[in-house]
Amino acid sequence: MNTPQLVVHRDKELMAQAAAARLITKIVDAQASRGSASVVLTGGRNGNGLLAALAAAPARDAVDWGRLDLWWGDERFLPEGDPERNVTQAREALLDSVPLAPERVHAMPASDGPYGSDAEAAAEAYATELAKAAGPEDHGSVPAFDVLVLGVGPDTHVASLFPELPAVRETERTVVGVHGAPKPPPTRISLTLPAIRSAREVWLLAAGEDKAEAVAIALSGAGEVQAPAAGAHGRSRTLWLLDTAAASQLPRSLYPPASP
Ligand SMILES: O=C(O)[C@H](O)[C@@H](O)[C@H](O)[C@H](O)COP(=O)(O)O
Repeated sequence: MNTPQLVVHRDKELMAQAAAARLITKIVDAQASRGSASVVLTGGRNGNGLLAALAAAPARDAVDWGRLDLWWGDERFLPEGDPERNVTQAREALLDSVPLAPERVHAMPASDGPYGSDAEAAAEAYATELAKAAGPEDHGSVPAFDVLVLGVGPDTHVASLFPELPAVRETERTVVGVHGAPKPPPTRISLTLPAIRSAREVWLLAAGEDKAEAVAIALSGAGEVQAPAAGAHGRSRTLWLLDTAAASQLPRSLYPPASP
């Protein structure tokens, strides 16, 4: 398991802008070397902040949007078009303003879609879609995501994997239904830790004082069932993108040298 790398930025706006610049470069490099790129998005303020920064980035259209696959790490299990759905917010922040290939935008099913209110069936369908997209060289039954982006909750949850709930304990399936989530809405769909860990790079975004304790817990050796963010590692890189407020409770030994 690779050691998490930390980058701390002055504030959440700069963190989002720097993360957006970093993501553009990552996508451009992947497209230059493999002809396409694959990114997993997340919801929440920091996840959407990154997308908004991407939409406003001067180098935005260095990305060949038609050769980018977008997946989601989790979704609130609500009707299509519900303003609380992560994909709805992603469309508003970025997706509706760039020329993506519609068939390469892999939204998770809505609660009024083909699987109705059955979150487990919807999760299974998404797992099947991931498996179909996986190549022979990929790890298990999900494609080799170039970057999988996660926000971090104040309770250390990532995606919709909440401390001590069944989903964070899943070791076989790649996508599961989540019920009773402490962060509304209660019913969700989420990638599991094994699916998250199949990504080449996992980037965790955390900004604000309210994340400082979660960041310190997750980076100080806590177990992944008690602190799901602690189990979010990429195969070749695990990158924590923080602002100074979210890094404020880190032991100095963990604080990256380049930060103020
Ligand atoms: O559905 C969601 O809400 C997200 O996928 C969730 O995992 C989010 O990323 C974290 O809760 C952090 O959210 P904030 O960035 O808003 O603190």
